[in-house]
Amino acid sequence: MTWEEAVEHDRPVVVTGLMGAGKSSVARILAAELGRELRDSDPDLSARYGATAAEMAERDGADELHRREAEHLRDALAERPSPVIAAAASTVEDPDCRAALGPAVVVWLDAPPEVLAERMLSGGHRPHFEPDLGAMLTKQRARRGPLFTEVADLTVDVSSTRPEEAAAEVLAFLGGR
Ligand SMILES: Nc1ncnc2c1ncn2[C@@H]1O[C@H](COP(=O)(O)OP(=O)(O)O)[C@@H](O)[C@H]1O
Ligand SMILES: O=C(O)C1=C[C@@H](OP(=O)(O)O)[C@@H](O)[C@H](O)C1
Ligand SMILES: [Mg+2]
Repeated sequence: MTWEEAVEHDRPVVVTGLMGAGKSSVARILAAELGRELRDSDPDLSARYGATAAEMAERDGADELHRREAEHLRDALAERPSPVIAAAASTVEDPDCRAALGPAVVVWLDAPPEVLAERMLSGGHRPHFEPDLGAMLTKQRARRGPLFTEVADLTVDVSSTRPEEAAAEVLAFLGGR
């Protein structure tokens, strides 16, 4: 099956991973290549609530932020035609979100915490739940890694792969299905 045919099957394509993994970058390329709408948690929630994820975590609390992120993912998964979705990292911890991911093609972008800690500094929109980002991401990866494994159809090691190469890997995977 080519990826054009995969698109016709209309399964949502969901890009997951910890903060800084490249979800926004890769999902943007995939949406353009597949001719689909893009749903990206951070900019979508900023537009809706008038605050970045970091500001919402500070103002409304991490639990409320994660609730909004889970709702964003579930709403995006229900859209037709199916978009490409950059899902907030937190959503993998939500059992309803994991169940809702069942029919989707899920990609996990993975890299070591120290690589992600560096990349996460690219934008001020991300919450720093603790000052040592490497330590924070190490704990998140220990907790979420098995859950990403559970939901992922494809894992891409992005430690030394540019977003364009990661997106090409996903397109090849879609084409081979
Ligand atoms: N594979 C990669 N190699 C090098 N830099 C990357 C890669 N993927 C993303 N980046 C960079 O890392 C930063 C975080 O990427 P982003 O797509 O915003 O991640 P996320 O949405 O997962 O938080 C950006 O500056 C981006 O340009
Ligand atoms: O790992 C987390 O708990 C979070 C990751 C971030 O999402 P992204 O991975 O989309 O940046 C952030 O917006 C969210 O509120 C909290
Ligand atoms: Mg992002």
